Amino acid sequence: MTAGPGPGDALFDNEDMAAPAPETEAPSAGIVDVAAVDPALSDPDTVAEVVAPQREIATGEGQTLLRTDGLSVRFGGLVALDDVTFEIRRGEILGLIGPNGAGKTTCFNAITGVYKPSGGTVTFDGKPLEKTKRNEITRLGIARTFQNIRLFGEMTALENVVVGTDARHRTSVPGAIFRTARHRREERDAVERGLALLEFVGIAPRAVEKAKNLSYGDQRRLEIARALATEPKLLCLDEPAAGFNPSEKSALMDLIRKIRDDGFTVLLIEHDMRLVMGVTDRIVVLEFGRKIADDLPTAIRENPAVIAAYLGVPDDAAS
Ligand SMILES: Nc1ncnc2c1ncn2[C@@H]1O[C@H](COP(=O)(O)OP(=O)(O)OP(=O)(O)O)[C@@H](O)[C@H]1O
Repeated sequence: MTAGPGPGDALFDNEDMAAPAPETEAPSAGIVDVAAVDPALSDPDTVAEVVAPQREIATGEGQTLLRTDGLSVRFGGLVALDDVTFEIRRGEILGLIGPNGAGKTTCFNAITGVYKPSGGTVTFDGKPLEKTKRNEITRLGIARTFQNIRLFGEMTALENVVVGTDARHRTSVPGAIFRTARHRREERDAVERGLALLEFVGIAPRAVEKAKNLSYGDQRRLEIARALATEPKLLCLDEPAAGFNPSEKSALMDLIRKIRDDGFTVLLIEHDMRLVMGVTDRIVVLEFGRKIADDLPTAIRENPAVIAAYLGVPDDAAS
């Protein structure tokens, strides 16, 4: 969706200012012909099914998936998140925006168990998350990517994704040591699913390349594939387009829509307003840790409080 012109357009027209990471030249490990490895993966519907076996969107689209109630996070005397209440509905792409330092990443971190809230609650899929550990939150169905790419550089793209599928494995430690039939089956399934995930995000031909040798854009896609490997109900993307050029951003928007259409719910932090306006169903705006707006993209771009929040910071920070 491309929203028409309106008040505040100039604010939302800037391209992301982050500089692209330098691409390293390294000898290629070779191109993988995915259709030859697994002919089923040449069919996009099969790929989509393998990637999202649970198809959440078909069951309960529009119902509340996650809700924060009065969520607050303090760092010493600084209130980074102040009494923030919002919900994420099944099957939507929710944008979380705000000027630098507004509390977006802190909100992500409080939801995903990295920070312990100093007040308020987070309820996910009907369960309170306050006492839930980070790995358990992943198992419950929340996955995320980070502002700074965090991949295992010496491992191949496929291995990075297969590691992500481990969150779902049921084999016991003795089972893994003695390589029981169940463990071998899980390994085979994980490799098949890993390849499907790489195909889904568009980098399957690079499956055997070390992550560190992938282009910056492919590394970002690999991060998304790895997050999807945990079979999340909610995928949280923290500035996935940072450093992208306009055509890469447009391709990323297509991928985010494809992820949602495949049954995942998406929470997106992004500075690039054209991307946010073009891909989200609803937007929550933070300023100085407080929620100042929660509305449809068309209403957000005309919201005086939002426009003022962005005018209150230098232009290059309000990209
Ligand atoms: N671990 C921390 N310790 C102390 N202060 C922190 C910590 N993390 C964040 N802050 C502070 O909390 C506030 C909110 O930061 P946060 O990173 O959540 O903002 P943001 O909206 O994600 O910003 P940006 O768009 O620049 O990434 C800022 O004032 C920041 O300096």
